[in-house]
Amino acid sequence: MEPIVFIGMMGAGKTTVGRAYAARHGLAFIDSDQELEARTGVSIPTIFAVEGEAGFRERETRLLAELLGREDIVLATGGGVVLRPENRAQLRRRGIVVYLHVPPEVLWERLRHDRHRPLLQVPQPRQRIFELYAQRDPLYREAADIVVDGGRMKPAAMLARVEDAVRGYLSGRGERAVIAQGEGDA
Ligand SMILES: Nc1ncnc2c1ncn2[C@@H]1O[C@H](COP(=O)(O)OP(=O)(O)OP(=O)(O)O)[C@@H](O)[C@H]1O
Ligand SMILES: O=C(O)C1=C[C@@H](O)[C@@H](O)[C@H](O)C1
Ligand SMILES: [Mg+2]
Repeated sequence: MEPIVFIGMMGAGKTTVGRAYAARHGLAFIDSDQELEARTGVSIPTIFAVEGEAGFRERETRLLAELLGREDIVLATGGGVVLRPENRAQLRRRGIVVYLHVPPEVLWERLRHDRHRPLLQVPQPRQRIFELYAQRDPLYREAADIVVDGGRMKPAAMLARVEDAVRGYLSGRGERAVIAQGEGDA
C-alpha cells in the first residue's frame, strides 16, 4: 500500500497520532524530523542554525521524495512540508495524505512551553502560530486527500476519527477531502 502521510501544523499531533496509527495497523512508522536528525546526527534547531531554513527545506524535500517511494509506511511530516509547491505536488501524486486540522488557539496551548521548534523561538510565539496557520491552512488543504478536524480532543479520539476517515476514503470512492467534523472541534 502507498504511504499514509500525516500533514499539519506544529503540535497538531502528526507524530503522536501517526505513531499510534502505524502500531495499530502493523505498518512501519517514520517521522521526517526524527529521520533527518538521525541521518545528520544533529537536532533540527542545529540544522536551522548551521544551514538556515533553506538548507533544512532542501533536506526535507529530498527525504520526502525518497520516503513517498516506499510501501506500507506511515509518515509524519514536518509542519512546513507543504510550503514548497514541489512537495505539495509530490504529496498529490503519491500517498494517502491526511491533514490533521487543529485550530491555532489549541496549538498554542500545546506548544507554549516548547523550546524545540525553531520557528517559535521568537518574542511573540502565539502571534507566530496564528500567522503560520493563516498562511499554511490553505496549503495543507490543497495537498490533502482527507481532512480530519481535531480540537481539544485526546490523541485516542483523534486516532479513532482518523481511522474512520481513512477507512471511508479507501472503501471505494477515492474522493478527495473527506471531511470528518463534529465533537471536539474548538
Ligand atoms: N490530541 C492531543 N491532545 C493533547 N495533546 C496532544 C495531542 N496530540 C499531541 N499532543 C501533544 O502536543 C505536542 C505536539 O504533538 P506532536 O509532536 O505529535 O505534534 P506534531 O504534529 O508532530 O508537531 P511537529 O510538526 O512540530 O513535529 C506533544 O507534546 C503531544 O504530546
Ligand atoms: O512548521 C515548521 O516549519 C517546522 C515544523 C517542525 O516539524 C520541523 O520540521 C521544523 O521545526 C519546521
Ligand atoms: Mg512531529
